[in-house]
Amino acid sequence: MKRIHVAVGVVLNNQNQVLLAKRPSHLHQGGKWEFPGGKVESGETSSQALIRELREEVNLIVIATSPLMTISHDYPDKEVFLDIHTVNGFSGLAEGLEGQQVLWANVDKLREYDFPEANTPIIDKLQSL
Ligand SMILES: Nc1nc2c([nH]c(=O)n2[C@H]2C[C@H](O)[C@@H](COP(=O)(O)OP(=O)(O)OP(=O)(O)O)O2)c(=O)[nH]1
Ligand SMILES: [Mg+2]
Repeated sequence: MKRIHVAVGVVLNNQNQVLLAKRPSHLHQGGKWEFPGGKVESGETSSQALIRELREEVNLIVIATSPLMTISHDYPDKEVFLDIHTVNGFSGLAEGLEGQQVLWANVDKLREYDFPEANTPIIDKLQSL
């Protein structure tokens, strides 16, 4: 199986909240909460992909990022490589431009949301910071 390279943004605001978006139910891992992001296209760096995806999906202009972690995860039907960056500078008001629900979740309440299995180490890390 070909591993899919995904740029993922952990967008943090100044109230220690992180931006979540609901994956449309028809997609892979649909109905779960995700950190916004998407596939890195050919000819694109992961940071270019992150900037593009956050603009397209949640209407945010990314200003400052720092690498958080990478995760390789094998779902039964898909293999992903998540390249995760913290976004600590952005402008705009988050909204779901693709009709998806978005919300700001308190970092210490993240266990209350249903995430794709690959995301568990991200939640662990955010709660240990
Ligand atoms: N964006 C995002 N994707 C995640 C997370 N966790 C996780 O396992 N994934 C997986 C689910 C998908 O298999 C893959 C993302 O691919 P995608 O199909 O949403 O990519 P995309 O936004 O470019 O969508 P598309 O228009 O190309 O279909 O990564 C996460 O927190 N955020
Ligand atoms: Mg996406």
